[in-house]
Amino acid sequence: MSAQQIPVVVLAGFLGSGKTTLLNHLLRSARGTRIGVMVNDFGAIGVDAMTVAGQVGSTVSLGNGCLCCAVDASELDEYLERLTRPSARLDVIVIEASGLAEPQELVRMILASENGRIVYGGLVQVVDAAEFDATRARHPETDRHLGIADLIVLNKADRVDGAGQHRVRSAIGSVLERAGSSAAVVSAVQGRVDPELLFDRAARRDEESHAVRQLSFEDLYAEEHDHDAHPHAVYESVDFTSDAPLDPRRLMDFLDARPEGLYRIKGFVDFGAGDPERRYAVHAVGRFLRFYPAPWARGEERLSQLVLIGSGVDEEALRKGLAECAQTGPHDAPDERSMWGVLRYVPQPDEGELEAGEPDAGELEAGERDGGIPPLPRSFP
Ligand SMILES: Nc1nc2c(ncn2[C@@H]2O[C@H](COP(=O)(O)OP(=O)(O)OP(=O)(O)O)[C@@H](O)[C@H]2O)c(=O)[nH]1
Repeated sequence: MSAQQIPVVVLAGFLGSGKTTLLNHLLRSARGTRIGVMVNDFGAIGVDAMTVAGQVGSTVSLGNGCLCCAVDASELDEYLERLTRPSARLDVIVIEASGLAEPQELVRMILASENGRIVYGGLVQVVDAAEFDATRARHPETDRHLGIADLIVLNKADRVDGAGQHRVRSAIGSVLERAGSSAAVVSAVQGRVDPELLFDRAARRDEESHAVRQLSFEDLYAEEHDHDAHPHAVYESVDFTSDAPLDPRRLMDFLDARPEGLYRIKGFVDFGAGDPERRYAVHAVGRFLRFYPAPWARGEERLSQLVLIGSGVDEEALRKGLAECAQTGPHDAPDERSMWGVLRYVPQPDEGELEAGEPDAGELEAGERDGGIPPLPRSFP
C-alpha cells in the first residue's frame, strides 16, 4: 500500500452528539497534521460548515441533507479529488456525516471510490452519554452503528455521573460483544480526544491492508438496499433565515414551547438592540438548550439563520412561529432586560464548556470565524 495514500476517517454519531465539537478539537490540536474536512449538513443552510474551524482552508460542504440520499459516489469522488490534490498536502481527511446519515453507506462509498490517493481510515462513532438511552429507544439502528465503529467516543461525560457512565459503558460493551467488535470506547468532554487515537489507528489499519474490520463489501452492499431502516426518512428539516433581528423574549417563548418531536436546533441569532455587539450561536438537543455569544466578525452580515430538525413536526407552524419572533421595527427594539431569558442558557465558565485560548472572533474577518465554542461574554448579569 502506497505511503502517499491519505486516510479518510468518517466521523458519525446521532444528531447533536458532538461531532462538530470533536472536529473542531481535532483541528485545533492537529499539531502540524494537515487535516482536510468534508461536512455533510442536514438542511440547506450549512450551519455545520459554518461552525467548523477554518484553519485548513479545505473545507467542503456537502449540502442537501443526508449524504447517502443526496450525493452519489461520483460527487463524493469529485470532492475527494479536490482534497487529495498534491498541492493540498493533506495528511488525513475527516468526513463529518450528517447526524442522520447511515455511516455504513458513507463507508461503502469511500471503499468504492476509484481515487487511488485515498484509503479508508475507519469509523468514529460519537455518542451523547446523557442521551444514550433515549436515542437508542427511538433509534434501534444505534446498535448497528456502534457495532461497525472502530472507535467510540462517549462524549458529554460531564453531563452524566460516574454510575451513569458505567451503565452506558456496559450497555455499549454488550452491543460490541454481540457484534464481535473490539472497538475502543473513550470518554470525552467537548470531544477532547487524543487526535493520535484517530490518525494512528488509521495508519495501522492502512499497513494491515484489512481496511475494514467488521464490514465486508457484501455487508455494505446489503445495507445499501436496506433503506427501510433509514432514519432520515422520518425526519424533516426546516431552514429559517431572517434579516430582521429576533426578539429575545419571543424566541425564548418559541423555544420553551418547542414540540417533543423537534429534536435538534442549531444556528446563529442576531438579537439586534438586545445585544448589538454579539451574535448568539444556539444549540438545542432534545430538551437541552445553550446559547454561545461571540462578537460579530468585522464585515459579517447581520442575519439569523436556524436549522430545525425533527420528526412529526408541523413545519409550517415552526416557520410561522419563528417569523413571529422577528423584530418589526425600532418601536419593537428589545431592551437589555429582555435578554435575561437567553442569558440563563449561556454556559458559565465553571461548566467546563469553554476552551482556553479561543481566538477573539472580533479579530477575525467574516468567513474566518473559528466556530469552536465561542468565548464567553466579558460580563453578563
Ligand atoms: N455538556 C456538554 N455539551 C457538549 C459536549 N460536546 C458538545 N456539546 C454541546 O452539544 C451541542 C451539539 O454539539 P455539536 O458538536 O454541534 O453536535 P453535532 O453532533 O455536530 O450535531 P449535528 O450536526 O446536529 O448532528 C452543542 O451545544 C455543543 O456545545 C460535551 O462534552 N458536554
